[in-house]
Amino acid sequence: MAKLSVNVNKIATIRNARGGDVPNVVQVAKDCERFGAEGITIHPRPDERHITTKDVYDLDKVVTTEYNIEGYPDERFMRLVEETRPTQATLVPDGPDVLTSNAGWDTVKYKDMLTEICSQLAEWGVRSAIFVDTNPSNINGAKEVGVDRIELYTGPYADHYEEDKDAAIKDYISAAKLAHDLGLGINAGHDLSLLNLAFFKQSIPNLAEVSIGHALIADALYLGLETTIKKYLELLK
Ligand SMILES: CC(=O)[C@@H](O)[C@H](O)COP(=O)(O)O
Ligand SMILES: NCC(=O)COP(=O)(O)O
Repeated sequence: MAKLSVNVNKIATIRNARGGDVPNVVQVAKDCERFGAEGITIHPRPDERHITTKDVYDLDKVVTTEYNIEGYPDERFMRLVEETRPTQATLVPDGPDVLTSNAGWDTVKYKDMLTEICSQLAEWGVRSAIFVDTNPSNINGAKEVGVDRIELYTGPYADHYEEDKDAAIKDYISAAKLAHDLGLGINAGHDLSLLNLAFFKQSIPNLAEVSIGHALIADALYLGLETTIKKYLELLK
């Protein structure tokens, strides 16, 4: 069964709109776990537009499942990881100005940098993951840098799911097979939803974890957080 890690960025987005502490990100993360989430994901961006540095440390004190910190591995990010030692650090190639993550790493071009970062993470006892598209050269490159897992960038899958789900999943099936054959663990995320998750899960047999935020928090507005999490968990069985 693939684990569900709930990304709580959007909870912080709502909180920051008023500058106070409503909704409380720590409480929501604890409730996500109480409702069955098997991990909490955050992406502390440099501009702190949602998750702040303080949130990273506050969540570290309470998360009892898997704590996954995503981000571009600059000095700030690496300090956060060193000081909190999460279960997993997911390296994302986002520049500081992107609206949201919109591409995976070129693991060939950034081989030296990624190798150094992954070896540092291993030294700290933090599982490493890198965000990649389905291009086989990036999957092979991921193996070369010594990372533990890939996180498949599922934005393109989600974008094309409704028009032709078999075409949308095709490259993910081959990328996941290649990654599995290379001994890499397989995570996935970005724009996964109640609509497209079941087919993704059924098509990718070795899926270890999905991290889901945007759609899940939007669904919770209508269904409530507990019912929403249970629905996502059901699709991952
Ligand atoms: C790495 C990734 O896939 C992202 O989905 C990310 O964590 C979302 O970031 P935002 O919440 O800032 O859009
Ligand atoms: N790694 C993907 C993630 O954490 C959540 O992405 P999204 O569901 O907010 O698109």
